[in-house]
Amino acid sequence: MSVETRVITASEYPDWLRALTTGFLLPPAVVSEEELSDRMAHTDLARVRGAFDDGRCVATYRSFAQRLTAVGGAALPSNAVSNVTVSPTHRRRGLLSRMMTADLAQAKERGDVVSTLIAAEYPIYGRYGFGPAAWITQWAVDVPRTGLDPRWSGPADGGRIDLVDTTDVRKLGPELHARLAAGQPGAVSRDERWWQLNTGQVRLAAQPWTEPFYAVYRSASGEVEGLLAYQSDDNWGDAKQPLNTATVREMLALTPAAERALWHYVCSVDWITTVKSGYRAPDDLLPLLLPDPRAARILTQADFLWVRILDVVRALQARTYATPATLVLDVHDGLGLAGGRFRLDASPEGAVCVPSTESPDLTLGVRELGALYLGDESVVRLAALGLVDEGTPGAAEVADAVFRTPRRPWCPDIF
Ligand SMILES: CC(=O)SCCNC(=O)CCNC(=O)[C@H](O)C(C)(C)COP(=O)(O)OP(=O)(O)OC[C@H]1O[C@@H](n2cnc3c(N)ncnc32)[C@H](O)[C@@H]1OP(=O)(O)O
Repeated sequence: MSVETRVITASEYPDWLRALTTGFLLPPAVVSEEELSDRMAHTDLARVRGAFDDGRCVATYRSFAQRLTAVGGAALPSNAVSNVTVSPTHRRRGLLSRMMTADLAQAKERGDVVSTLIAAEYPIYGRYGFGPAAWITQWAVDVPRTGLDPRWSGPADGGRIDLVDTTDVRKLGPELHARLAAGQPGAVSRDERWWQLNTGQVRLAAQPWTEPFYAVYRSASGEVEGLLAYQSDDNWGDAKQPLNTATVREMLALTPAAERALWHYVCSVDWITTVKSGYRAPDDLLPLLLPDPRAARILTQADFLWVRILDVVRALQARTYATPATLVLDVHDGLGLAGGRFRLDASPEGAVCVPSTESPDLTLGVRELGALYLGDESVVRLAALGLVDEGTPGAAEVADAVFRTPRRPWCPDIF
């Protein structure tokens, strides 16, 4: 019997969940009827796909509506892709390709400008036109080596740090995040459900909840400008000395002052000798705010948010650019969704992008355009790798001056 890929029905959702845990190598979770109906009520089942072999679900795929912050602050309609698995019994028969191409075609038809995902492994998604657009770094800070003043007892800028509880976080978190996302290229939207799941209000059988500590930074005028969530282990070593590690689960800082204060705070908690930063932008302030930046050792450095452009004109017109320039781009798209030749008149205020028949300054794949979109990747570097072709000598350098951003993009969320 042939394997069928399609949108699932409501009655297939429990079997789909079972296949999902199998694909992610998680033990099967016992999901109550109450949890099932709650999850279904918060899932757009029309965007949940599966593959079925003789009635059994053997592959999973889900997309959902999201907004991605572009350079300049525009919130782009994005098709976020998640929960991608193919059971080991059915791998490498093209099931992912079938689900992905159907979903991307639907996203294009719906009018989404981009599609986004966090890739489990680097080699999976480039073939579908996704490019690595925002990277992350995680540091482990050896607190006693930082050179920070161990007598620190709070920010010296008139601001203050307060511990708050989950109820406060549910109240202040959404607005704080929305303000951060509006100014952070690479950030993605969070809905109410995100806050319910990530503050323990709604708990899933497969994701045990541990309450973190929460601290906020208030500016001198009393406004909350930063939120930190961290947890600690309990490690006293053989010599009865505290050797605890604080792991940052979330840090949202609207201002550099808030960010500096919250890092300083978590590096000053008694008993904490190591701070794991969580996934930050590779140019986070953390290492350089320490008197000895080498106290922050890189634990993780990897691609994180992948972007697939679905509509070149709307994507390029949605962002701002560092300097005015005109570039003709010939974009190749193996899936036939977004390719074509376009003339981009870019400026710091925005851009006009129209189909063009002029000879191209740059020829590139839609995957490379995705990697360049948030300002992180270098056109010169991609040209050196043979991934971008320069029709006009020097066009790669011009494009870098236009597309790149002073600070690197960052996606605070895993989805
Ligand atoms: C956004 C997210 O959810 S990320 C999570 C992704 N899921 C996982 O990593 C869970 C474990 N892995 C899996 O479930 C599966 O291996 C998947 C989903 C990654 C791939 O599913 P498959 O159905 O085997 O992929 P499919 O057969 O459609 O492969 C298409 C092509 O991609 C290649 N490919 C697929 N997966 C990988 C991989 N992990 N690494 C390298 N190449 C891959 C295939 O070889 C094939 O190449 P070809 O066209 O040159 O022959």
